[in-house]
Amino acid sequence: MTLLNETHDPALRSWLASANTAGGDFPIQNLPFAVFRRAGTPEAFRGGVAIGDQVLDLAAVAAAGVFAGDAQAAARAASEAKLNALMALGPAAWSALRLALSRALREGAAGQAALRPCLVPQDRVEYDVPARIGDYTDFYTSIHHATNIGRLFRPDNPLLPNYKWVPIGYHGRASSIGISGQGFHRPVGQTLPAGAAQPVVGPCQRLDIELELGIFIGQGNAQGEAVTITQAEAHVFGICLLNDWSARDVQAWEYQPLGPFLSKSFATTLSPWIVTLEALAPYRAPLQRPADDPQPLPYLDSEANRREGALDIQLQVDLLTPRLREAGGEAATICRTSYRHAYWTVAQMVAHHTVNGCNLQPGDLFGSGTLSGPTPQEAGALIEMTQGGKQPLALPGGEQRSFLLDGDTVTLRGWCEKPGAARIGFGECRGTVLPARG
Ligand SMILES: O=C(O)/C=C/C(=O)CC(=O)CC(=O)O
Ligand SMILES: [Ca+2]
Ligand SMILES: [Mg+2]
Repeated sequence: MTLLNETHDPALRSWLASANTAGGDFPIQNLPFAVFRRAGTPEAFRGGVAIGDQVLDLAAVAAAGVFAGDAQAAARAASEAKLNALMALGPAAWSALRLALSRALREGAAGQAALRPCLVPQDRVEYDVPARIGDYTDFYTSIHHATNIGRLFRPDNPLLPNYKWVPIGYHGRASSIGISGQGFHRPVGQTLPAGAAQPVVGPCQRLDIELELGIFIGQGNAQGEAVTITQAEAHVFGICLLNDWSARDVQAWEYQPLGPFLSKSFATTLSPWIVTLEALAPYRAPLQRPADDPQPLPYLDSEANRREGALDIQLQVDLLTPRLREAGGEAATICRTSYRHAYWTVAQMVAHHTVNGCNLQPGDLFGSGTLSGPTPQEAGALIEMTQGGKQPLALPGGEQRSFLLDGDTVTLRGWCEKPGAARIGFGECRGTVLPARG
């Protein structure tokens, strides 16, 4: 687990004024990574770090030779169009780069003259998926989501007996992962309409969101060698927001016995910024496992994981319908929750994924699973918020929604905030539903 160090000091301020704005996502204590280029240009994508309203171009920083040693090696690795090489370097190199950036961006730092020309305004850039994602695994770590959705799909047997023993997951689809701002076509699929004797094929009628976090793997492990829970977090590069768009009518028909297949493989949207575990260190929280639940098996248990394996990342989902957009653009907030309610932690996901000797690789992605919290206002999917579509959401202006309609835009947001620590923001993860292809 990461100890607090000088980079977390809430009193630190940057010479870049926009980084010191109260309530901003990207103060000097955050320093998340993305790949970017100036929008509308043929420039190569390269790694950058968010600071205030700017992106610090790491390829330019590396070329300028501002840093030395591990920090310079990390900046050079981050100059590529994907961050896999940086991810593969491991925590000592990530940490060296973070410390060098923190020192060079501070008020009064000598590095100011060299770094200023490496800044690009965020409102003039476009982002790409930050890694070559070899494999994407979607977990199911919210017991509240598992219980709520289980009740809808399996009324007699909502929470299956393995849930409290196994961090359940399935292998997702990497090729259709896109970056915030994307539009995607409503999927077509096979469904069994209520009361029908035979399935039909057509546009999905129950298109949903899933509020998730994306966890990027840094250093991999050799095939055959399990990662212990104690080592697990050294293999994690950082965390972003993830929307696992889901076709519920397709899912209900196809998912037994092998799990979701085409109902979730058509599009998955990520936020561009990856917040490092080191930046999140002030927001660790105790794992909340009810005292009468079974204790995890030893490979999924450690004292540190129980004490501070959870993360208090606050999450929000906003829905902008075409009608709200026309009326002036104010989106409706349809969910507020926190990642701290998850039943299984990041470390447990890594330990479980590798216990059989499965090798993780730099740039692999985990989805946390839908992060519903304990109350109805904390549900992370429309199917839960609307009781399977039976109780539509009432939106401003008298509009209603059970599932997504064409033209709807969904934005996920995440941030950490508390007295005595700097705010750490995740930016946003936005996607828009386009009509099914005719
Ligand atoms: O309980 C089920 O049968 C289905 C669950 C999901 O759709 C959730 C899934 O993709 C994993 C998650 O996001 O928690
Ligand atoms: Ca999911
Ligand atoms: Mg998906």
